[in-house]
Amino acid sequence: MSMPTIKQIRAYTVRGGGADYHDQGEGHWIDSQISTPMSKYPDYRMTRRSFGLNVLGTLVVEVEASDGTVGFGVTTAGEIGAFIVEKHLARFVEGQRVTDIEKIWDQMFHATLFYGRKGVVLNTISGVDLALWDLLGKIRDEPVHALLGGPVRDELQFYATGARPDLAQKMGFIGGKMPLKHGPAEGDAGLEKNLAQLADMRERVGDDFWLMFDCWMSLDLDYATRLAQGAKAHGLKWIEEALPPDDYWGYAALKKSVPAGMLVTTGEHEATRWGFRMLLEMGCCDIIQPDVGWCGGVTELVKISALADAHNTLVVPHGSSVYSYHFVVTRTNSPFAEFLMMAPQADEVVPMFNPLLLDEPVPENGRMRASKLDAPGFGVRLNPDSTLARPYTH
Ligand SMILES: C[C@H](O)[C@H](O)CC(=O)C(=O)O
Ligand SMILES: [Mg+2]
Repeated sequence: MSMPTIKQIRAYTVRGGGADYHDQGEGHWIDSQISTPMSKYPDYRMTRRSFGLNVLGTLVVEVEASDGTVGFGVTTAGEIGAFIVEKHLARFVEGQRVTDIEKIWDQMFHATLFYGRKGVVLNTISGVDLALWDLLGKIRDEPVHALLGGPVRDELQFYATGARPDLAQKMGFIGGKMPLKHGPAEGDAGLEKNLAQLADMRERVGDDFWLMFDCWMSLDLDYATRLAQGAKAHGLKWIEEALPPDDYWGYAALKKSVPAGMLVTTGEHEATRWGFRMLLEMGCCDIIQPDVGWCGGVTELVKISALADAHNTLVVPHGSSVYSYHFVVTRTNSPFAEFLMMAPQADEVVPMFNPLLLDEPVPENGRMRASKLDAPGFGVRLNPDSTLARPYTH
């Protein structure tokens, strides 16, 4: 069989949820007061939209093969990402065979090194990479997990991220991760309030349900250590992204200073095998949390995961819906998955990338059968009701 080639790549933007899950309306829990690196400025403390968390929006990348098959991927990169795809990356994609994923990745990464390496450029490369895997799966009529070696278990288990772990427990999740509300600028009084919130949640869920704090890069080593020590009495399972992503030294110190049994996790804002190598070799954490839409896509996540395996470190990807699930189900060092509660009050399960995708599977009773992921590619479709814009062409 002659392998189809890639005829065209197209980049679109869309607003309101989707891959940019922070791009939500008023009153959503995800835009309530949450401790961030900007919380030291009172003007930017009460919501994350106030400092521009939702400025990027979603990037949708489509790749069309010579036989007419279309694959797509979505990520958080908006119009900047669309520019990079159309004006720069397209040359490495069009005309290549649909199986040339490794070569395309290598060329995209090295051609953007002079302005890339991490951040929005890697989000964009990830979006292209996800579209290529989706295309290859559709052409081979196989799910992406089969292309990655196949499932190592029959079902996925999920913890929930949101404001209401107590409700997540009733919905069957194995744990609940809450956003930390108060940061170091709010002093000891804020620290006490954080611990009181944890104590209250522990009271509601009982002893056996996992509770975690997501600190979203907002603490310093001293505060994170005191938070972890105070949280021990309330059975905190892990402290997530306590420090800014570049503070590898701080993470290494934090991992040594948290109470025995408490895990340190991080990595959702890290990218590539080289970034994760720092976290792993410096002994920064117990679980790495790459986001497959931000770390370099599936092609890079497989390498990051192999590196983590050799360091006896678990890989539990951040968010990213089906793009995570197809990976998690194929890896023994990825024992459970995250589900982000995107209902405004975190009181029901709605698809994570709502309303952008159709056929997006969701956990039922905190679980998902692997067979739910058996459709070709990533098994999802773009919702035709979404208003896509194509700001650039090439
Ligand atoms: C809840 C967190 O602040 C953030 O919005 C999501 C995240 O970091 C996570 O799911 O992990
Ligand atoms: Mg997080």
